[in-house]
Amino acid sequence: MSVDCPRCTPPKLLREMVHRLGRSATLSGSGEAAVTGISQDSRLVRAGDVYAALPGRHRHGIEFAVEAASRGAVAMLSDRESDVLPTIVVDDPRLLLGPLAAWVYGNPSESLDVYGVTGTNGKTSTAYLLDAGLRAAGVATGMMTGITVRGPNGSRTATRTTPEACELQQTLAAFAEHRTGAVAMEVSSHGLALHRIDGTSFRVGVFTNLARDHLDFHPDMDAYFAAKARLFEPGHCAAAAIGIDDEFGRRLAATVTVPRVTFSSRCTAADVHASAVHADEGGTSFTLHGAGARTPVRLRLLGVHQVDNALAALAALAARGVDLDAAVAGIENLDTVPGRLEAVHAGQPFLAFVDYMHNTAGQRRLFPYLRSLTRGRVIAVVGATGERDPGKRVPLGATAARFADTVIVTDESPYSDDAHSLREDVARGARSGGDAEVLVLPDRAEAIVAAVTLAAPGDVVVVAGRGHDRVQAYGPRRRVFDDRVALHDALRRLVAG
Ligand SMILES: CC(=O)N[C@H]1[C@@H](OP(=O)(O)OP(=O)(O)OC[C@H]2O[C@@H](n3ccc(=O)[nH]c3=O)[C@H](O)[C@@H]2O)O[C@H](CO)[C@@H](O)[C@@H]1O[C@H](C)C(=O)N[C@@H](C)C(=O)N[C@H](CCC(=O)O)C(=O)O
Ligand SMILES: Nc1ncnc2c1ncn2[C@@H]1O[C@H](COP(=O)(O)OP(=O)(O)OP(=O)(O)O)[C@@H](O)[C@H]1O
Repeated sequence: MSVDCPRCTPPKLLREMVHRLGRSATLSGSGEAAVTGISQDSRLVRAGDVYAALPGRHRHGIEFAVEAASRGAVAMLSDRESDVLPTIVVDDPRLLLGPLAAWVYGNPSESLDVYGVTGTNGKTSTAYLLDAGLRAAGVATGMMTGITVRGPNGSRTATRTTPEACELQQTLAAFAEHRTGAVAMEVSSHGLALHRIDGTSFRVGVFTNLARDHLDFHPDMDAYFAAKARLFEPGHCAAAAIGIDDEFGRRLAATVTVPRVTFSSRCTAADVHASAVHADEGGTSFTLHGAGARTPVRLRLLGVHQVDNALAALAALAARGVDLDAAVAGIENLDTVPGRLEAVHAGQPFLAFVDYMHNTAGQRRLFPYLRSLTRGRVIAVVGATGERDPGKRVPLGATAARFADTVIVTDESPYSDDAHSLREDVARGARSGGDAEVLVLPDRAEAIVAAVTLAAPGDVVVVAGRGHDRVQAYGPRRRVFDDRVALHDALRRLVAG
């Protein structure tokens, strides 16, 4: 089922759109076209759409004007003239697209409580926790994460962590049409830097944490932080829930001008904080302090880092005045975030997990927890994904080797990068990082089999880096590969003998 089905009814006239854009816009051709939608991908254009032909890193959308027209586009928005369709010409169409798409679809976020979660780690988990808390509080929810887009009228696999502006507004409009009360969504730094969320009103912006990542896209950490901080500008969100366990969160909390609630799993000065944190192989307990309450909480989610994410969700819900007692019950019942410390059982005499950790900040939070579960060894399958910040690779190997007894380096998704050099960078880090035994096995399935074969009763195995991802990408080639399935198969064969 599709979750994105709205059309703008009644249609808007193209000349109204031009008027809305003001003097910055000129129109070539008739302004009488009736507009019922807007899209920035010619392959997704539907009859009655305006096609936004945007300049890109690789191509210019104007190259696809004929295709857009063939699919029923009635006009274009671009920074270039065209005689294919009536065209609204503006200097920076990507900058204007978000608010324009919101207007086309009736500004849907204004009739929804949209919670936007940004940060380096924890966005997906916090979005799932927000959704669980809101549903338990009786709110009909929609959710947009890098895993799934789910609403009252269906769900689909996500193609982006944060959708592009037109798709985002279409989805929000579909949620609003189906009497959704609140939406929990991830807001990536790409989504902020590329203006995908412009035109969306967030009731609460949530900041989880910030550590080195995505420096393939942002020139440096300050630019990365500045992109994240955009979410908390008054024009984007009405309130903020900010984690203060790192310097960037503390800086943000000191500078935001919207009402804010701080949270921390370590600092009791935070508005919402935790004490008595205890993580074991069955779940995670803590005492919640905040909003005048001290509440014992027992998460089914594994790992102390999920206390941070639960606090993020609860601080955001407190900022919005949601019933925390009901929300806590919902958060306690959430048993899995796909690919995030998912335990895999096949009767083996040791613990085995799949996790999405893919930066050193995540490794430093998770490995100590994994170590706490065993008196035996920690065996980690690690790698590095291609077309990402090359500066991550060596540290990923070094940090894994600091905490694990055995590190098995293998392929994740190299994309257009050379798989051998990806592995060698990670292995070089692992060999320098500690006393760990280091193996290099290019084939991921073989690496997983090796990990479970090496494991002794009581050990811990973690297959890291890909989480929920079901597709492995080598250049243009794609193959289905789900770590959870591969790990279960390897365990089943091991147990069968
Ligand atoms: C860096 C980045 O995000 N780039 C995005 C950007 O690409 P671009 O500006 O270079 O566009 P382009 O590919 O040159 O195409 C130019 C224009 O032609 C259009 N086009 C293109 C082909 C066609 O057949 N028809 C058509 O209309 C495109 O929609 C685009 O508007 O606009 C494209 C169109 O929307 C996106 O597909 C593309 O995402 C790329 C593929 C991508 O990989 N993005 C990732 C990095 C991303 O966004 N990741 C974050 C999460 C990061 C994380 O947390 O890990 C996310 O929010 O998903
Ligand atoms: N609060 C946290 N602090 C540190 N690491 C975390 C935290 N939450 C999750 N992680 C680690 O980060 C990984 C990704 O978690 P999650 O998907 O919730 O975050 P995310 O911000 O959506 O990540 P991405 O943007 O890469 O999808 C987890 O598998 C775990 O290893």
